[in-house]
Amino acid sequence: METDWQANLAALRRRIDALDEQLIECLAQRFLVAQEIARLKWQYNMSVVQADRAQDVERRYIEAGKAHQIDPVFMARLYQLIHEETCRMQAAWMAQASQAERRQSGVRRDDHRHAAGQV
Ligand SMILES: O=C(O)C(=O)C[C@]1(C(=O)O)C=C[C@@H](O)C=C1
Repeated sequence: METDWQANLAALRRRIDALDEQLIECLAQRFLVAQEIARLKWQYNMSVVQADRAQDVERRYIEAGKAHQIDPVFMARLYQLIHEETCRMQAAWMAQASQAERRQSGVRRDDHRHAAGQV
């Protein structure tokens, strides 16, 4: 039979699981926004890593964490991990966009050659 403390523990674990789900949902949304940023970076030839901006965001994580008594070292590590994955994804998306562009311009070149009767 489940005792009171066991029922309590199970209820708390359900809350943790629900909060983790929200955390993951937030992360997924953040990565989607990062994908939109990647498109702009690609269009306007910006580098993936924007050191000043990353420093500002890290500071914001640390300050926001402090307001909730969360260890600043943990907050810095958390942001570094998220930032690293964001940059990895942005670089992959941008490489893909460049590859697609190269393929397309290749097709366009072929079309010109066809039109000129060179192929
Ligand atoms: O602000 C941007 O340019 C982003 O792409 C977001 C982000 C981040 O994940 O916080 C990612 C890469 C940059 O180095 C800085 C910040």
